[in-house]
Amino acid sequence: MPLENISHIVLVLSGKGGVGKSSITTQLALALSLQGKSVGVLDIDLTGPSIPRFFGIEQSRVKQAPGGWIPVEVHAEQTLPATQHADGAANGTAPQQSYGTRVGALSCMSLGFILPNRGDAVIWRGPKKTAMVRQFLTDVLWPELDFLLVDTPPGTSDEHISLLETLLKTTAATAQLAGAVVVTTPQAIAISDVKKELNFCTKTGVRVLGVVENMAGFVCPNCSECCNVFSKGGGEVMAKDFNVPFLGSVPIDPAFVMLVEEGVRPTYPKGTVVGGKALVEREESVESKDGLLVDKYRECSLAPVFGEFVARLAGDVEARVAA
Ligand SMILES: Nc1ncnc2c1ncn2[C@@H]1O[C@H](COP(=O)(O)OP(=O)(O)OP(=O)(O)O)[C@@H](O)[C@H]1O
Ligand code: SF4
Repeated sequence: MPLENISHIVLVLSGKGGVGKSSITTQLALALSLQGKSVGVLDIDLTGPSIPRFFGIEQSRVKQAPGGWIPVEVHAEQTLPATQHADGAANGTAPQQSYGTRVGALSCMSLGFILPNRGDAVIWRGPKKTAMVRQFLTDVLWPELDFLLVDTPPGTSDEHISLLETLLKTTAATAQLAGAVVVTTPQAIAISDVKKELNFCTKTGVRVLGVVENMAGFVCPNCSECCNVFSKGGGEVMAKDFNVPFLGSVPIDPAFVMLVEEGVRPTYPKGTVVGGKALVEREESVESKDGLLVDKYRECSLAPVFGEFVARLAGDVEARVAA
């Protein structure tokens, strides 16, 4: 059973579409990988497989081996070269040097790597979706993984039922199923849908590792004022109501949108070099009035606000999985 190689399986769920499940999944995967974990991402959003785009590897294709599919490698295990931080140089002291961070391997499986054409619509009835999800769980030859993150479609559909039926069938997979990260946006209409997802977790016995509130305010890069575009605080209240951990709020980050639009892989914290792309230093970090972190940054190749939050989230999820 290919899942035997996996230590922890984490589901990323939401009752509502477009709240940022795939964004949180890919950023969480990158952050865990940066902590040296080997990570796999399984995209079971069959009608909207967007994970390849978030990783900037839309053109890739899975390879077929005798025992099943070989997932697409986002990057291999590597040791990042030493980099110089500009902070010291800017204030007249010696530049700081950061030495060789070990980055864990990251691989990915999605229907997007199998469809003949990227724009093809997937118009499948329930049984075909059920069979596809089962095949993703039984026929992908994952390498040894610390974490498999499963990005799901919104709601509680055929894909979710098939996922849990297949996972819960084997005792080993039940033990491996660490729980779910539930993503919401703050406004009431999203919350009421996401509550259904929490009820789904209760009914199916899936542990909720925590709730993430995404798009919680836009922090102005000019004046650090936080504008609560989609209301405020709904995710935290919902987590309290359901007695599950609240993992925190991620503000809207225009740099993140830009990177996804341009097909650039949003990636690691400052000063690191991945895939030959040097990431530019930030100028400073300040706390906005609402306590959301905002970075004033020069030209930058990663989404700083999003990236830093998810790096913290990765630590939090790992601690909860271990508990
Ligand atoms: N914190 C954020 N700041 C800025 N843009 C964001 C943020 N979170 C998500 N986005 C953007 O919002 C859009 C929707 O995000 P995403 O695809 O991750 O949502 P989803 O819940 O996975 O959607 P679906 O329901 O289609 O699976 C994307 O264009 C993404 O780049
Ligand atoms: S909040 Fe920021 S973006 Fe909005 S008007 Fe003020 S300075 Fe401009």
